[in-house]
Amino acid sequence: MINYINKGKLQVAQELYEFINSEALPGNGLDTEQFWSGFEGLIHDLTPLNKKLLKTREVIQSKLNTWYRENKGNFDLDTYKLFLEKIGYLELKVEDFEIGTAGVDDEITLQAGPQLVVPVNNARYAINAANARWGSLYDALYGTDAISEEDGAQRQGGYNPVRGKKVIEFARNFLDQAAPLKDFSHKDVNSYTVADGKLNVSLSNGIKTGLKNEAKFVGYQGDQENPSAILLKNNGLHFEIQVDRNHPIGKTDKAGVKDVLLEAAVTTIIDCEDSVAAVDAEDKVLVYRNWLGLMKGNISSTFKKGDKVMIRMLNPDRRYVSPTGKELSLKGRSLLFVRNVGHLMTNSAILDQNGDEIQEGIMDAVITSLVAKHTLLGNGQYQNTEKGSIYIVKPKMHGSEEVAFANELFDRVEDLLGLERNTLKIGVMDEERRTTLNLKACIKQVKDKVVFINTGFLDRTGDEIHSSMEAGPMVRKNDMKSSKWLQGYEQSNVVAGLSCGLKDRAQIGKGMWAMPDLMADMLKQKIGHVKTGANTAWVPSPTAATLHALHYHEVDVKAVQNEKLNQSADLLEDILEIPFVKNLNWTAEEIQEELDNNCQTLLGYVVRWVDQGIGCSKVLDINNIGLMEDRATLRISSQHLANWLHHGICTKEQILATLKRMAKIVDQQNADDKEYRSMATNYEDSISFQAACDLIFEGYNQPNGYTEPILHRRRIEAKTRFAVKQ
Ligand SMILES: CC(=O)SCCNC(=O)CCNC(=O)[C@H](O)C(C)(C)COP(=O)(O)OP(=O)(O)OC[C@H]1O[C@@H](n2cnc3c(N)ncnc32)[C@H](O)[C@@H]1OP(=O)(O)O
Ligand SMILES: O=CC(=O)O
Ligand SMILES: [Mg+2]
Repeated sequence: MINYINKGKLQVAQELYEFINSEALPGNGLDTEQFWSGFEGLIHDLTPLNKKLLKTREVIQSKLNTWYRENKGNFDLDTYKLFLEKIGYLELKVEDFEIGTAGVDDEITLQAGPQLVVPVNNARYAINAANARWGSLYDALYGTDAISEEDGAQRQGGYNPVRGKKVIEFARNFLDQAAPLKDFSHKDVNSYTVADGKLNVSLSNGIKTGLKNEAKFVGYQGDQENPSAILLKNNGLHFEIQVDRNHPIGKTDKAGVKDVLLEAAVTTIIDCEDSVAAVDAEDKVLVYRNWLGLMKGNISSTFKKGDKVMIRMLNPDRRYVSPTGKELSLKGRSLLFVRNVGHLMTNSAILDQNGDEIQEGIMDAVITSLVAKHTLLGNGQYQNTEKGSIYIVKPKMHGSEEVAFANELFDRVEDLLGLERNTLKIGVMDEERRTTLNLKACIKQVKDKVVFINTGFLDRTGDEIHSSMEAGPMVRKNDMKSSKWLQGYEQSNVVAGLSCGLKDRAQIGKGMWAMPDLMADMLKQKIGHVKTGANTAWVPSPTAATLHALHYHEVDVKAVQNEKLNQSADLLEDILEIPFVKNLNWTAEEIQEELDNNCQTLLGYVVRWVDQGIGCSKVLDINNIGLMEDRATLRISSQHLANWLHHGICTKEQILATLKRMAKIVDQQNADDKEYRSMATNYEDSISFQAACDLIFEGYNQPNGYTEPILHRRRIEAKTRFAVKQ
């Protein structure tokens, strides 16, 4: 039972009401009564339009379904385009324009680097993410498969000097690439010293040298004769050579180098959306409270690691002496964005004048901005922004009308909170087909607020399947990655971004590396993102951020963007190529393998979401590779299964049998988790197992193939049942 407080015509869940009144509002320069009445007005003015936009989604999907059914597998592109134009799916072309966003922090306009994403409701991880602005290269290399275990370089056990040697060699190669010495290698260095504002380097053979480009030396810590850190800068990113001859690693190194510290997660997205399970006021308050702690800088987390109790807090800034002897301070924390939820869901934390649940996207916009206002007022220990902006990522918007709605919502929030126009900045996720196809029109709607566009290819793949559900059976999940539409989508996003003037003003971002344990592969592949002209790309962990930073040292994104500035490309036809299979030739084994894989990852994710409220998990696939699973990857697997079922590639009985078999495997995989509730003991009684069935068997009818409605419903059911049982 939710205890509601009546506030004007609103009913507000007591815990949210108290959080806002006693934690979020004080110090914010707002009058409590005015805030609540303004919030009520905003809700009642904007909810009808929000609902109308959702209705439009339904109408469009239904028109698509009918058209594909009537033209099954057999239509030419021109006819298809005409149809899409007629139903408003393809919007009118917009004239060229440039965005006018102002007051944007350097991390977005000047620096190119990794973007970390983290679930907001996990304080331990969220603080870690904010601190991931700086990461140890030695740790990232030593602790992952980035360095192979061949030739005695195993990771297991205590410190392995063979592995350590490989790490040091890798790091020296990095130094030679990012800050080369005149004629020599960092491998030959005996000591680093500072004199006359320059970095002096003595080599083992007695020769003295310096940096090829002396301007790369930007600061140091410690004595000039015996610096403990040398600060260098390449392609806009900083890194430190850390020297300590008494350190266990430093004393084995002839130059005394103990580590190389990289500026890594330049920006971080604090996620209230797809990596989070937040279904009611209790959950939402945790979300907003952690965001408040990050904005005020006073968040902390106490946890046990092994036998040790650890307290984690936000890191301070890093201080250096510049080459000219002045004090130099660099931010110790990532620039934070907050990802709000999209336009779809409602939440029982607030009921409107009709007794209906509030649109959750409206609630997020108001409360996350209210909270972030503290950083603008300097109310906390640290300030997130030096330019007076609040950065909000808006996901899952379909077409320019929905982006215009977000713009209006943000304007209204600014007015409510007494913020100057365009204080709220928006990151637009390009992750629905209707947004991809009309991206320029979408950007135009937020042209004075936009600070990023990003290819969320996971949601985008889910939408590709759902929007063309009736067109035919989709290619296997792995083959999606090489399909034409996806290549066209990735390319056209960069082209649109550059043509709208995002260079030096906003981020053009690429999607998530969803294999957190495969760092060697990431090092090989993710440089591709940078080479396409993206000035940021998503990573799932601080370690991945540190390693992905290497790519921005290797490739100068600004130069790539300059090269591409005037390139135009008409990729519409590629994007419109639907990835369905006309000539079916899968063997029974291949079909079963696909079902196994999808069912296993789906169950592995859903069981933790529904039973434990964990919104992002590393889940083993059938090849035992740990994959980052969130709601977007769940949208893909559930829609893929629904699509194959719809087209008779498999039967309901076959999927059910597969789910049951996979549930046993997932149960075993979680055997060590004391909180875990088995699915296979009683399939009918397991809310999680039933949620998985719903996601597939009711998948055809889910709005745009989203998983939230079912997950929320089933999680609320589980919370109710387990609260009663405990
Ligand atoms: C399609 C989309 O929308 S993608 C965006 C949504 N996805 C995300 O936000 C991914 C975020 N990543 C995560 O949640 C996690 O990395 C997972 C769930 C994938 C894996 O988590 P785990 O299995 O716990 O990872 P693992 O055991 O390898 O590492 C845990 C350590 O790494 C840290 N860590 C892992 N991921 C993160 C992160 N995103 N931010 C900060 N720290 C992190 C943890 O703090 C922990 O360190 P600690 O013990 O010092 O606190
Ligand atoms: O939000 C990211 C995605 O890939 O979806
Ligand atoms: Mg997404």
